[in-house]
Amino acid sequence: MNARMSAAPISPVASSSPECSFPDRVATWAERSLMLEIETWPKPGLVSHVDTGSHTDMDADTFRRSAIALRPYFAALVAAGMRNASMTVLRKIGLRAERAMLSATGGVNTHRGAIFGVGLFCAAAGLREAGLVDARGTLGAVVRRRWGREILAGPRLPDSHGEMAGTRYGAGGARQEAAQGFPSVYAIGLPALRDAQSLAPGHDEAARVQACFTLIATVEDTNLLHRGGAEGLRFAQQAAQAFLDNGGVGDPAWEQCAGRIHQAFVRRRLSPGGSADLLAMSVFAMELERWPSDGSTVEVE
Ligand SMILES: CC(C)(COP(=O)(O)OP(=O)(O)OC[C@H]1O[C@@H](n2cnc3c(N)ncnc32)[C@H](O)[C@@H]1O)[C@@H](O)C(=O)NCCC(=O)NCCS
Ligand SMILES: Nc1ncnc2c1ncn2[C@@H]1O[C@H](COP(=O)(O)OP(=O)(O)OP(=O)(O)O)[C@@H](O)[C@H]1O
Repeated sequence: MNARMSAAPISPVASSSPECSFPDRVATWAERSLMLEIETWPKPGLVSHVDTGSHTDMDADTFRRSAIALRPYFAALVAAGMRNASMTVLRKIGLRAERAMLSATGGVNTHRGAIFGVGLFCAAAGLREAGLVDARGTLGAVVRRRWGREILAGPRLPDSHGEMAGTRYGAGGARQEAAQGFPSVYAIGLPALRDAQSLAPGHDEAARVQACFTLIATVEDTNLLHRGGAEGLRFAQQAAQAFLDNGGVGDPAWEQCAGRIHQAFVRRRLSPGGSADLLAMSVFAMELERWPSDGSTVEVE
């Protein structure tokens, strides 16, 4: 099936409507970033508008329902950021968002990692907009400076997949990524999205595929460790790197090549959910970093 033909329409961004509040505008973009992640194929082992990858309990519609249900919680996180809320407050909103996700999907975990990452970006956008504290720099830098310590010190879920991967393989997972200011977004995802404009001009879905493979090649994804162990992580990183070494989406046969790697992940039941979340966050940041409150240029570290 042709990936572009089957893509569902995405609601227009509200950023152009002046009557829309700042939290609503940011939350609209957060929802759209999650939609754009789903409307990206081929992503190795992951759910998209074309197929369900290595998953049997969810499809693109499950993700779309989840993204729609999350929008009010993203707006609440922006508003909390505008009040300079503590991590304890953000966490409560995040946990309510997780419950809304489970109710929208019939109990399936579609966006747990994305609620955490995109949610923290929403709070950072609010803090930066309000200008209450030192909120210069990228959204990632704002997260690191304002909430980094609280994220690392916060309560843990002893039986979560991430915690088990941490104990067994020493992986830092989503929490460490956040506490460091999301280096995978700023050093990997965003540059890949930008560089792909010259590899496949005007083809936004191809740019997201390129960013997805670039993230998989580098990120220590606890979802891959959980399902495939160290061997699964190594296989995924090497396969993604081989795609990039072959020219990535600049190669004329890139769709077939990416499709073959996708099938190889499915045969091994591998699913790089952390990279999918970081792709959605990179799409979100690419837009939001153009919205500095004082009209100045934001330095991307
Ligand atoms: C911190 C969370 C993500 C802990 O989850 P867990 O212990 O399972 O950690 P883990 O590292 O596996 O992350 C969970 C998800 O993050 C994604 N992920 C995996 N690896 C990575 C990585 N290297 N980098 C970023 N994201 C990753 C995956 O989608 C994964 O399913 C979280 O579920 C939690 O504590 N939620 C409470 C709500 C909250 O604090 N919200 C903050 C405000 S929004
Ligand atoms: N397009 C996507 N396809 C699959 N997973 C995704 C996608 N986008 C994000 N993810 C992330 O992957 C995670 C879901 O993966 P997975 O189903 O492996 O987790 P799990 O339910 O914790 O584990 P398992 O299914 O192995 O028991 C979610 O936290 C979600 O954030």
